[in-house]
Formats: sequence, C-alpha cells, structure tokens
Amino acid sequence: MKAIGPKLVIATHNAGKLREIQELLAPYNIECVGAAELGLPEPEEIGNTFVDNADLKAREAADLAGLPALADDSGISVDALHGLPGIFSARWAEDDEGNRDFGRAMERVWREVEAAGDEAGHDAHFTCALAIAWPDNGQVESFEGKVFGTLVWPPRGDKGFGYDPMFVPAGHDRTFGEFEPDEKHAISHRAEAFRKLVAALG
Ligand SMILES: O=P(O)(O)OP(=O)(O)OP(=O)(O)OC[C@H]1O[C@@H](n2cnc3c(O)ncnc32)[C@H](O)[C@@H]1O
Ligand SMILES: [Mg+2]
Repeated sequence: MKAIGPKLVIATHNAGKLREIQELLAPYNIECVGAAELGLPEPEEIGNTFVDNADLKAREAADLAGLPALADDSGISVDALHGLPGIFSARWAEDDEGNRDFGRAMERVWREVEAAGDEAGHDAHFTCALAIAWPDNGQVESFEGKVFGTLVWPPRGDKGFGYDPMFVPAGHDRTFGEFEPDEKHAISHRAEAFRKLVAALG
C-alpha cells in the first residue's frame, strides 16, 4: 500500500478500533499514529450514513495533521429496531455528560428488542465504513464491510469492545466478545472493509 505510506493517521478515539486497525495493518509496514496521540479533536458526526461519517472524520484528520488519514465509522444495526442504533451506536452508550457505558447500551438494545416481540427476531449486523483521505488534493476513498448474526442475552466475553459481547456471528455459537482477535479478523465487518481497501490501493 505505497499510496498511503510511510506515515498514516488512524483517525479514531476508540481504543478497541485502534487496536483492531493496527492488527489489520500489521503486515503492511506502515507507521501509524493515533488521533488522540496527535491531540486531534473528535469531529461532530453529522453525516446520515456510515460512509459520510467515515469520510468526514478522515478528511478532518488529514487536513489538521497534513498526513494521509484512515477513519472508521461503524455500528450495530438491529432488524427488530428497524436498523437502530446503527450510526447512533456510540451515542446510545452516552450519558448526559458524554461518558460511555456499553453495558447500559447493550441493556437498552436488549430491552427494546424484547419490547418488539418474538416475531421481530434477534437478527442484527455490524457495518464498518473505512475512509482514507489525503491531505493535499481533497481525495477521499471509502469502503464498507458487514457481518450478519444474532443478538444474545446476557452478554458474554471480554475480548472485544462495544457491542461484541451480545453479538453471535452467523454460523458460530460464541459471541465476538469470546473470539480471539484473529478469529474476529477472519469474518468481521472491519476486516471486510479493510480487504476492499487493500484491493483498491494495494
Ligand atoms: O468515532 P471514533 O473516534 O472512531 O470512535 P467511536 O467509538 O465514536 O466510533 P463510532 O462513532 O464509529 O461509533 C461506533 C460504535 O459502534 C460500536 N462498534 C463498532 N465496531 C464494533 C465492533 O467491531 N465490535 C463492537 N462494537 C463495535 C462501538 O461501540 C463504537 O463506539
Ligand atoms: Mg464516533
């Protein structure tokens, strides 16, 4: 991926995502620096789609840092909730002061799924949009990946982050919270978006 080396800003303030993106980038010998490490602000996510939000996060980081920047916008969409929380996945975890608690967010999702009734089912999927922006010419490219599965209660496992402990990918019986990193990267929404990015820029 010569096009994005030698130094790339990982434009996320989420430690779980940063770790996964660094694992996915590991084979490519690219020096990465996190947005928090550079003191970059967290932009307001005013887009209506995962791609719009990934684009705006990458664009802002590339402009401020003067380096290529990779951003991720992602979330969980629940069929029984007509796709919510979707792009609001992080916001469902926030209290009035903006502090996040994913235990509470998962409880809210499960409560609303139960309220929707048995016929609505437990199907859900994660989506990940990755965007790369370059500093000089305004170019941005984005790629999307998804993984489908079902929600379970109570949450299980502490290996992932966010909503991982309540999501069982199709064809498996453990939650993403119980997956090893490499197992998650074999099938995850983020890994699929990343494979598309590598294919396009590689
Ligand atoms: O915007 P940045 O700074 O990247 O970090 P964020 O945590 O705010 O990220 P998003 O705005 O994209 O919100 C997506 C939320 O969806 C959840 N999420 C995304 N990918 C996930 C994954 O692989 N496993 C579990 N939860 C995930 C996670 O809790 C995120 O906080
Ligand atoms: Mg965010």
